[in-house]
Amino acid sequence: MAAQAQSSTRGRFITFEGIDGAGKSTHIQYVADLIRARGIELVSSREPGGTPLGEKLRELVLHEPMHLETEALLVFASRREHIAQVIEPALARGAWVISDRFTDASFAYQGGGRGLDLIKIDTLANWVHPELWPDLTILFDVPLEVARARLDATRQLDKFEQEKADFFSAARNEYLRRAAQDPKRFRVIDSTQTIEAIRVELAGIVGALQ
Ligand SMILES: Nc1ncnc2c1ncn2[C@@H]1O[C@H](COP(=O)(O)OP(=O)(O)OP(=O)(O)O)[C@@H](O)[C@H]1O
Ligand SMILES: Cc1cn([C@H]2C[C@H](O)[C@@H](COP(=O)(O)O)O2)c(=O)[nH]c1=O
Repeated sequence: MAAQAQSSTRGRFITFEGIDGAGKSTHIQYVADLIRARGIELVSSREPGGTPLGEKLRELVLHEPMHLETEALLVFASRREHIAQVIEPALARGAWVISDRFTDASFAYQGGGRGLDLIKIDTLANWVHPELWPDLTILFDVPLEVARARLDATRQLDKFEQEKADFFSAARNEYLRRAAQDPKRFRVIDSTQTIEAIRVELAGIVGALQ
């Protein structure tokens, strides 16, 4: 009975994914506002990061050269802390969580981009969050050239953003492969559209999530 009461009030877990420059962060505040307007508590966070320790790990992962398996272990270490400190407590009290990236990014970047065996990433995911997967993953999909032009126009590039086209092509393909495998969880947005057109699509997607 107690377990039933808890599951009926559990929050929803939404993740935003896409290659760097796809435009996902641009829309997080908009989606957060849509959810809050429904009277729902909303926690907005990111990976790697989302906790004080996770943000320290983020600095290392984004700026220090390292072995690809070290990189994979660090993003999952950050994730473990994020789940324990932020995601699980929020979902358990009925809040909804938006995370700017989660484990699909590890498949796309460490798996697709760097070529780490996907079985190793699967093993880490099953260890770190055997029961937890997003209720909804919004994948912002964009050709590499468009993403690159958006990044070049705006900022100093971190370690990942300096990677070559092949890296992002493989990361994008891995994202699309995962989306095709799990169409119930993923919604793929054509992120070459205008910001306004994407918002219309997002409102429909998020409005349908109960
Ligand atoms: N649909 C769009 N049309 C034109 N420009 C856009 C669009 N979406 C985002 N941008 C611009 O592209 C740049 C990158 O967007 P944003 O930071 O949201 O990307 P991101 O996917 O979150 O990248 P990263 O993962 O590297 O943080 C920003 O300057 C943003 O204003
Ligand atoms: C969660 C996660 C992230 N990454 C990479 C992907 C991005 O290049 C950066 C995060 O930067 P953003 O501007 O906040 O998107 O980290 C990764 O390689 N593996 C992961 O699991």
